[in-house]
Amino acid sequence: MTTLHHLDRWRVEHHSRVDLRAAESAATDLLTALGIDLADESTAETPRRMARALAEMLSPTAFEMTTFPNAEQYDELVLVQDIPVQSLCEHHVLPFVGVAHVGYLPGERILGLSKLARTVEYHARGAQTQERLTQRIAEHLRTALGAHGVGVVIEAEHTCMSLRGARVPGSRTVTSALFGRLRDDAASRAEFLALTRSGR
Ligand SMILES: Nc1nc2c(ncn2[C@@H]2O[C@H](COP(=O)(O)OP(=O)(O)OP(=O)(O)O)[C@@H](O)[C@H]2O)c(=O)[nH]1
Ligand SMILES: [Zn+2]
Repeated sequence: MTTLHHLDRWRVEHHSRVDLRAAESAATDLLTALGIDLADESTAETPRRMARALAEMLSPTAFEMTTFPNAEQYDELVLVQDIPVQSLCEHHVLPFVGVAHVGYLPGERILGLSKLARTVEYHARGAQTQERLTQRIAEHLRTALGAHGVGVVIEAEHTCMSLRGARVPGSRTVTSALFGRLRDDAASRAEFLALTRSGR
């Protein structure tokens, strides 16, 4: 649980660093410097909206990691596919958007299914690399669950790469983080990765 608390503290500290007033003032400067006219009724409030919209995308929502006893000793893979992911890349602060496939091999306890999606959403709120996001989700589940294995695959399109720069719309970046038997046992690993292959 130490690591989980560490992650939660990191998020709380990060959130408390959001200064909306300073962000709005900086947004005014940035938009003006970029030549966007803030004088008319339609754009007068844009710096405030921009600051709040970005703050919203950087602010995670806390939740309970509800678990239940694994009474039937279910020992096969539990996997939720195609969980939507929306985050911001830390290099350009532009969105990357895609899906996560998150699974685990239960030990003593099973997790409320929605909590896999909530864990993804919780960590996606922030500016980061896709690699780190993938590892954070897996590490959070590993420490919270005591599972025999945890696996996370994320497939996402980075708008910094598709809408500008290299301009490669449709390209998908795939990252994975595996722990325990899903990493070390060849058959479990192969089953997990086969079930996370989107086929697109
Ligand atoms: N590894 C990794 N790189 C990322 C991620 N998101 C964005 N990047 C990359 O961060 C790099 C930043 O490179 P720079 O050369 O400093 O920035 P740039 O001049 O805007 O680069 P271009 O995007 O190639 O135009 C780019 O190659 C991005 O594609 C991510 O989640 N993981
Ligand atoms: Zn980027």
